Amino acid sequence: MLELRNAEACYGKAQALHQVALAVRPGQVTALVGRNGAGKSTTLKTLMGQMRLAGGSRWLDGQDVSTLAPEQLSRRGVALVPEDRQIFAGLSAEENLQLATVSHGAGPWTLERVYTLFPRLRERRSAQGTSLSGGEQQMLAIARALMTHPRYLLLDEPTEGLAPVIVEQIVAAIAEIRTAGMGIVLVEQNLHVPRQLADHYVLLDSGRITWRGGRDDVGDALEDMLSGLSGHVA
Ligand SMILES: Nc1ncnc2c1ncn2[C@@H]1O[C@H](COP(=O)(O)OP(=O)(O)OP(=O)(O)O)[C@@H](O)[C@H]1O
Repeated sequence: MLELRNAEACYGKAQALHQVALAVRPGQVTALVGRNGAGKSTTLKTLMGQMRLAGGSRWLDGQDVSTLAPEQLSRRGVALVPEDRQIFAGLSAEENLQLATVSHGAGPWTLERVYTLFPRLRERRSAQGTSLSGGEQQMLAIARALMTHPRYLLLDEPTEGLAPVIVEQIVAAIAEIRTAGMGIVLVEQNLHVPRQLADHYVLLDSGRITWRGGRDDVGDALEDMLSGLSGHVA
C-alpha cells in the first residue's frame, strides 16, 4: 500500500496541501477529483516524492518513506505520468521506452507487453516524439512509466484533450493494468473517466479532502459538488 498520512505541502509560503490522507491499494483505482488548483497534481507529486513533505508522512508497504527522493521511490515501484507527459521529442517512441529499460533494467514489463497494451505504439515505434499525436504521446508516457516496472501508477489527467475514441483506448488499458494488480491514482477534473474505472473517490478542494466515497456512493451529490466547484464538469 502507498499512503499519505496527514500530508502538508507548500510552494514557498503558500500551503497547497492540508492534512491529506490517502491510501492506494494494489489492484484498485482511486480517483482524485476537484477543480483547477484544488491540489490534485500536488498530491501526486507528494506521493512521488517530488514535493517535500512540510508535515505528515508517506508510507510504502508499511515503511516510512517520507524522506526518499523520487528516484528512490521509482526504484521501489512508484511511477508518475505527469500532465505534460515529458516525452523526449528528439527520440523515437521506442527509444523513449528503451530509456526506461536502461535506468530500471528488465522486469515484468517488456516492449512486447506495452505494444500489446497499446498496439498503436507498435505501429508508431520509429516515429519521433515530436510527430506523435497527443493520444500517442499519452500512450507512450504511460508505456514508459510501465517500463519502470511500477506497482503503483500515478496518472495526472491522462485523457485531457483527447478524442473520445482515444480516451476509450486509454480507459481500456488502465482497466487491464489494474487487473494485473497495479495500484492506481487517477487525477481527473470530471467524473466521466473515473466512473468507468474508480473503486474509490477523493474530492479535493483548496488542498483539503472534503469528501470521499466508494463506487456506490458516487451519485448526483458528487456531480453537484464538482460542478458547483468548477462549473465545467462533463
Ligand atoms: N510551481 C508552483 N508554484 C507555486 N504555486 C503552485 C505551483 N504549482 C501549483 N501551485 C499552486 O498550488 C495549488 C494546487 O495546485 P495543483 O496544480 O496541485 O492543482 P490541481 O488540482 O492539480 O489543478 P490543475 O487541474 O490546474 O492541474 C494551486 O493554488 C496552485 O496555484
